[in-house]
Parts: sequence; C-alpha cells; structure tokens
Amino acid sequence: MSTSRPLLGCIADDFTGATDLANMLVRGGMRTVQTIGVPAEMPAVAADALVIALKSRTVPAAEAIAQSLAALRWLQQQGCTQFFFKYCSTFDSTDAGNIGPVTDALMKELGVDFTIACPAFPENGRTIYRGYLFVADALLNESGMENHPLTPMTDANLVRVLQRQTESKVGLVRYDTVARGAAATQERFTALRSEGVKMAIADAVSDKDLFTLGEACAELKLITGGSGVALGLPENFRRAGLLTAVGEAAQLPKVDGLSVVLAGSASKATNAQVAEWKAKRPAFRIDPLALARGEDVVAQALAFADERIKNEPVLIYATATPDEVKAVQKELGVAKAGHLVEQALASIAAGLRQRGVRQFVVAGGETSGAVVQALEVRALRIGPQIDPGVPATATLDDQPVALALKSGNFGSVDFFEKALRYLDGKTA
Ligand SMILES: Nc1ncnc2c1ncn2[C@@H]1O[C@H](COP(=O)(O)OP(=O)(O)O)[C@@H](O)[C@H]1O
Ligand SMILES: O=C(O)[C@@H](O)C(=O)COP(=O)(O)O
Repeated sequence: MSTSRPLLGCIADDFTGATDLANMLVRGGMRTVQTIGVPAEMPAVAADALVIALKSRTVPAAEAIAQSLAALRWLQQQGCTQFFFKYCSTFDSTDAGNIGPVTDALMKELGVDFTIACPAFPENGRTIYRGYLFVADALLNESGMENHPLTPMTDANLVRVLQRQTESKVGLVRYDTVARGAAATQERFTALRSEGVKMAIADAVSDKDLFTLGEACAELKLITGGSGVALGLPENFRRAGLLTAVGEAAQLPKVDGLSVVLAGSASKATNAQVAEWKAKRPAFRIDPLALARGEDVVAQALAFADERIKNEPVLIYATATPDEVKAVQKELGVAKAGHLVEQALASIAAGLRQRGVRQFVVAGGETSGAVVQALEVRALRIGPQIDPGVPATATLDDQPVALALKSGNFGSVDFFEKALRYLDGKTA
C-alpha cells in the first residue's frame, strides 16, 4: 500500500536541528519536507515526513509548550501517526527547560504514558553510556558545551539533567539492554512503565544501537531525541508496507547569485571554521558592544560586503572565544547579547538578499532561526549532505534561495568553503 499522507510528524526546537533531522530521514529513504514554523497550508510536495522547525529551545517554557502543541496539532491534521520531538545532540537546555516541559506537554496531548529521550549521534561523536553523554572523548560538561552562550551544559548525567526539568519520573535504558536487541529493549520499556517511569534516557554508542532503539520504538506514538535515533525509524514504516516510494536527497534547483557566510555560533567548531576562513578570505567581525552602543554595525557590515561580494564571498561573524563571550555577557546580560547579535545578523541577511545574495551558509542554531525568519523562508527542500548533520537545502518557492544551516558544533574545519560549493550545485 502506498500512502500520500505523511507518516512521521516532527517538531524541532531549532532550525539547524530541523535540517539535521530532515537530512537523516532523507538518508533513510523518507521523502521529507521542512517548514519554518507552523505553515498556513501543507506545502504542495509529496512527503513521508514533515519537520516543523521552531525557535523554541531558549524561549520561556510556556512559550515553547504553546509553539510545540500548535505544531503537533497541525501535524495531526496532516495525518501523521507518529511524532518526534527533536532537540540537540548535546541536550542543550536549562534547568527550566525546555526538553522536559515540552515532552510532558506533548505526552499529555497525545495521551501517552511513556517515551524515550536519546540525543545520541555517534557519527558526530555524541554517545550515551549509563546515562552519561560524551562528546567525542569528553564528558558533555568538559566538551566546551559548558561554555555555551545560552545553554551551558554543566552536568553530563542526562537522567539528572532531565529530572531537573520535569516532575515526571525519569529512568534509564542501559547500554547492556540495548545491546541485547529490540525485544529486550521493549521489555525494559514495559518494566520502566510499571515502575511509573514516563521518560527514559536511552544509552547508545553506535549506529547499531540507534537502529535497535528505532525498531524498539516502532509502537511509541512519541519519540524524543537527536537526529541519530531517527536512523531506525524509516525501516519501521517500510516493514509495515507504508513506505513504498523511494525517497532520496532532492535534486536542488540551480540557484544563481552571490554568496555569503554568516556565523553567530561561538562553539569550538565554528571558532576553528572562522579562523580557517579568515586565513584566506575577507571577513567582518560584529562587535556586540558596538551594537549595544547603538553604532550602525549592520550598515558597516553591508558596506564591507558591498565592496567585495561581487568578487568573492565574505564572512560576517560574531563568533568569539568563551572568554570574549563571557565579557560581553557580563556587560550586557546573556539574553540581550544573544538577541542583539542575532538581530544584527538577521538584518544583514535581509540587506544582502536585496543586494543579490542567493546562497547563504549560516552557522548557529539560534542564528539560523533569526536569519531564516528575516529571509521570510517558509519551507525547505532537503538536498545532499555536506557534512554529517548538515544538508544543502533550497527554499520551496519560485525564486529559491540556497541555504546551509550548520549547527554550531558540526562540520569540518573547511566547512564554509565546502558548503558554498554544494550550494553552487557541486558535490565535491
Ligand atoms: N561574541 C558574542 N558575544 C555574545 N553572544 C554571542 C556572541 N556571538 C554569538 N553570540 C550569541 O550566542 C548564541 C549562539 O547560539 P547559536 O546561534 O544557537 O549557536 P550554536 O549553534 O553554537 O548553539 C546566539 O544567541 C548568538 O547571538
Ligand atoms: O542535534 C544537534 O546537535 C543539532 O541538530 C542541533 O540541534 C544543533 O543545535 P545548535 O548547536 O544550536 O546549532
């Protein structure tokens, strides 16, 4: 039986996370469309999976819940039968949320009493063992994520982290259980349920574990996690005879125009990528303190771009070291600093579009949210993968814009150059 209705409905708490998940589902053979926020109408493209990108990771919990429930209801109206709440593979959140509160709200709305929480993404170095999240060889709280500007992660024990965000009982599906396969994992789900556990952190150290978890979750109405746990989901639909069309990365339209890189992430990876670019190409630094003083930094950045962009792409960045970010935050406050930088990059993106830029590489999840909103993007077609977790995309409209939305911590050191090649239609 083939279906023209979407099967899997996904809610992502940020924009780079949404493209990461969409990329994973496309690789698994699901035709996937990503929308920016809850769309007014269903995009006119066949899709097995829909991914709604929200910017709800760092907003107050009540707002994140309201946005997520609106997304869930829209996905239900489209006919989706299983739902996925996507958050960061480094579990980015604060003690106030939003992973716990949003999961609670989605469970209540769906009338379910159990789900898993699994941010593991081994291909990008995120593994979970006995509830502890590792980033490559370091525990989460020693990985650089303890310095994140908005969601510093200072505890690697995810059972503890999630328990601080919810009154629901949090449990653990340990690695030795997952290693015994899908049936053993489902038995553990049942046992945890009988103990009153509503959310279980699930260990996973390899893609094999993620395929096992995916299979074990076939009957769960709600799954929560990073993009990794979505690895095993397409096979469930295929096994049930619901996925007959062959999904593949979309052939993106040829998007001609000027190109730019915008970086608002202060992660270790983005710092290295900015340094690599600056050694060869023009770059303009945004100083948050100058923004706070009311200087017209947006006009300065656009003037810098105007002089160069017809000859070569430029980078405009706020990326800074942890000490520099802390100094700015001390002066301005965390939220104000983040907001000023995001709004500046968003205004610069809008100005650059007016100047003929059609290829945008953006680094940072919150930053991508602000930029994509300023560009009034409504939906994205998912193209080939540039680096694990980051596909090339193009807007689904008559005059497409090509976008690569890069999670702060993803991508090789030469990611910016590589992404520009992909957005230009090359894949090497
Ligand atoms: N130099 C800086 N000082 C203070 N805040 C900054 C600076 N550079 C970036 N930021 C803010 O840090 C946050 C980074 O978040 P995000 O864009 O999601 O990146 P990541 O993907 O690394 O999490 C944004 O709100 C951004 O505006
Ligand atoms: O799961 C991940 O790591 C990413 O998909 C993600 O959510 C990225 O968030 P940012 O690091 O804030 O870009």
